[in-house]
Amino acid sequence: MNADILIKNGIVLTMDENGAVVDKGAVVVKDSLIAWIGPDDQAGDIQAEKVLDAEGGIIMPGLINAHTHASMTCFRGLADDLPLMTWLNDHIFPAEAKLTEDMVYKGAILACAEMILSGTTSFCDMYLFEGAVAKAAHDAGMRAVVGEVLYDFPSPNYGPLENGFAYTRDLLEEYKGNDRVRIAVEPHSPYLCAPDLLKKAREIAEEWNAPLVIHASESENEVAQIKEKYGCTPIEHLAKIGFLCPRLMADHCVVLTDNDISLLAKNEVKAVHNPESNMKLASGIAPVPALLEAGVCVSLGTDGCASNNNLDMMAEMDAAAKIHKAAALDPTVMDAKTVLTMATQNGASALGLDGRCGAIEQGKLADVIILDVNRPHLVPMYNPMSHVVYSARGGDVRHSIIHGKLVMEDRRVLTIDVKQAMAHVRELAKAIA
Ligand SMILES: CSC[C@H]1O[C@@H](n2cnc3c(O)ncnc32)[C@H](O)[C@@H]1O
Ligand SMILES: [Zn+2]
Repeated sequence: MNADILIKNGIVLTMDENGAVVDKGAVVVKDSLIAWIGPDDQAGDIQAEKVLDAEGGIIMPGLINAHTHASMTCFRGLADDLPLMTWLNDHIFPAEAKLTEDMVYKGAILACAEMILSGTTSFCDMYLFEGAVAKAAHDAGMRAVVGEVLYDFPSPNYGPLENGFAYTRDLLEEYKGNDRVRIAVEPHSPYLCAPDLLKKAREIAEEWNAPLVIHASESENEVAQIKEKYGCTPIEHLAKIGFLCPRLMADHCVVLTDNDISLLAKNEVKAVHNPESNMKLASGIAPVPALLEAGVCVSLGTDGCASNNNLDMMAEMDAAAKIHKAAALDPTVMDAKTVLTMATQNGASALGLDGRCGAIEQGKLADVIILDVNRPHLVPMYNPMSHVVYSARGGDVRHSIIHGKLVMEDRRVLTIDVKQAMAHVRELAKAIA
């Protein structure tokens, strides 16, 4: 077989339905797809333009960051140690009022560098000037679902709301058929979006077969505001107006009743868990074990850099695995396999890539990362799956392949000038401060 990339001499964590692990394995990439996976000693007659020796490391699907605001790298560390509503209304929204398209592009490029360097191959983004994020993801060689935020007040990008819908439609048109970057429809939250906005957003998503994204039930304060306005919980409110559906990604889902969980399950909504942001903003602990038990697809995201303060999905997995054990006083909840499934397969389902990526299987999109395990904090290794969740760090990712293309080799990002990306954001920060 003639291939583009042959990865050999690794432990392949497939993350397929059976959780198969190939101990001395190889993976072959041709065009944008995984062409073959199997034992190393059967890969002998495969010719490839590029051969990567994993040196006993872990070969696994790239991580999927299912909720972030990439360009908020510009605001990393700007307003720490505050609750959600104070953080947003008194610090983040005023800072974002001065955003420009150039800032958003530069912030997103730095975010792409940070994500690639820590093993993320796909992300779902909500922000302003989202055309710039789409371009950054495209230029960085990443896979992404991106959408312009919609809310009732005038936006620093498009002004009044009608223009927001038009901006979203233009992006949908521009990226139609793009094989890595997909456009979503993204109203901010039930507390910043009136029912009419939400209904229209849902209609556009249906018309374009696009993902729909919203922040929902993130804090007690949000629940109180919605109860006062509509007499029910945010999830019940979204159900009543017909917003809940399988294409919906509901970010956070921290404060939920049993009825909310049933509604999310019944409507096949994809919940996105952001444990580090929820801890930092003291929003609470999402009832993820109960959501999973009810059959809800739960994926994992970092949220933006101002509420985390990084985009490292390895750290996010570690946090997700531990926080629920502490909350439940039960070390068996959220085991490593569950968490890794959330960061791979479930992320793929959430982003509308169900069955196409999130696992290493023949015919799936070739989004693959290789971890170096020849590092003191990774020795010895009894169980590769729990090693990835509890012991590995973003900095252990050595190579990354997205859509069949090598985007990082030996920790050198091939698609981004990382020094320049850092310099640009340092320069922006002077003006922001
Ligand atoms: C304008 S795009 C998204 C909008 O949301 C803000 N944001 C970032 N993180 C959160 C969060 O956890 N809950 C609510 N809103 C958030 C971000 O700063 C942008 O303004
Ligand atoms: Zn968010």
